[in-house]
Amino acid sequence: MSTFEESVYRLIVETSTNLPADVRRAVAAAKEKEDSATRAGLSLATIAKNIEMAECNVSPICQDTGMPTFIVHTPVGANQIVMKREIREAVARATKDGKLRTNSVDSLTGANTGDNLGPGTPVIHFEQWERDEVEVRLILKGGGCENKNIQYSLPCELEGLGKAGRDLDGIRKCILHAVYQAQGQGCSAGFIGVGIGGDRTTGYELAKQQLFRRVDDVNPIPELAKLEDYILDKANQLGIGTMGFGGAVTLLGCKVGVNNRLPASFFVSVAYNCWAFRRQGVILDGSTHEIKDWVYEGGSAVPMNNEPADASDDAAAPVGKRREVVLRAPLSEEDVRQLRVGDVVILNGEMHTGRDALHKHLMDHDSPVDLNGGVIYHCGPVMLKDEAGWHVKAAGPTTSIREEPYQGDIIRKFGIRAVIGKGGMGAKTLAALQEHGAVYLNAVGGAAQYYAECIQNVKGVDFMEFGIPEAMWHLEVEGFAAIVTMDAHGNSLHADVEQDSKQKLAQFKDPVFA
Ligand SMILES: O=C(O)C[C@H](O)C(=O)O
Ligand code: SF4
Repeated sequence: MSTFEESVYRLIVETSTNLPADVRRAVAAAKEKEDSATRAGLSLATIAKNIEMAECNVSPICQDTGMPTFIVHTPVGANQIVMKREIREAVARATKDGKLRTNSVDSLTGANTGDNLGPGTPVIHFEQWERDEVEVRLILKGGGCENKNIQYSLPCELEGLGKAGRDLDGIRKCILHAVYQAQGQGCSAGFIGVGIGGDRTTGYELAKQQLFRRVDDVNPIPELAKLEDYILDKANQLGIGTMGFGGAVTLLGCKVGVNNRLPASFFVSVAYNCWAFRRQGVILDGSTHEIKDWVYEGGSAVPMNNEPADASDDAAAPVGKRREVVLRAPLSEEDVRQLRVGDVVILNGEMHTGRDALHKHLMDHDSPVDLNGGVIYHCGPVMLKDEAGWHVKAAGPTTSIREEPYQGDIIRKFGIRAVIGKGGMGAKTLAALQEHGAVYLNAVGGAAQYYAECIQNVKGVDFMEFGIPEAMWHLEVEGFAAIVTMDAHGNSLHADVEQDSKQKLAQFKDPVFA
């Protein structure tokens, strides 16, 4: 293997497993701001613990290792064809080693290529510069937060905020709205990159470029520096909080860039990144391609100040504030009817993973295993196989709302009693929970190492033809903690937080940057 490929491989491993110092500081500061007894505080403690576990295990911080996107700067004359080939080889190797999830799926057939290589994946951009070194930057942005990106075309009318015109104040409204519409589904607290101007394509590119800025830098354009500070302050007054659980911290960073536009177009493009903000870069010697330096300060020197993140620990769960219920699957109707929004459930026993492909399949097929009283976990894990069998390398929840068209019917058809995921579900599922007697449990998004450790045994797998993330894994868990956010009595924390944050958003209707 060439030195270039080895250096890129090291970059991928570092990016996937060790959050850089600026991101860690932002998460640690958020944790300081939240009362550790609240749902948000508990989740931030879990996130902090997960960050340290990922570093220690040299395993993915989040199971969704995203769309690997490389930005490469080369001296004039460097052979970009060879570099591209070697980047692809490094990606395939990191996938084989369980540092990246198999994330490249044929859009028409659903087939997973198994090595993260395929048309359009990974994304590699080259740029020449008049320096001797090579710089390779990488961002691993997951699908859940990518789904919460949003592009506005000004002028427009925004829910809660009214008319947004073609000026700085209209831009201000779009950005606040972007944070509001993401709720907790992009694993808040998040970071946003904003692109003002350009066309539909370059607007998003500009937004993503902003994500490469350091969390603590200051925008060189004074109006934009003011806008960034304003957004950071006001977005944190929306009350969405970590994972959409409500709370004081919703946004950890806001970076805004501007490009020219066509007279007829005025786009504001927002790239939403989850707290698992994985980006790093290396500066390579121009001739040997050895790593000379890292672009972002490494995370290892920034401890995450962990107190116990275990929800079953009494110190983290003051008596009278939160009820904790230990349950063993399969669950009875009585088990789940006693649960209320806000309860912490510590689950033991068997659960089955299922996401998009499985839900679609189960609508008109039987299940290969008995799901009566069962627990479905919206999760696409990172798995590795050796002589002893399959091992879970990372296994946090995925965004549940994608299963909204199916979930209610599947609950009734198979007698499911608990659905675990993140970000919450809608009215159809809520009605099925009430009618059938089932609950929705919100796990902490991105906490892939934390949950992987709860998995004692991989009992089996079905539908491997769907690919590793979409297969139905049968897992034996012990001490799997999640919060009831939708109960069998018609209550939904997600609906409440959304309603409350919509009212708060309306406070920012009046012009600020007139
Ligand atoms: O694909 C996943 O595992 C998670 C995804 O990034 C999500 O946030 O829903
Ligand atoms: S699960 Fe959450 S933390 Fe992981 S990539 Fe998706 S949005 Fe990010």
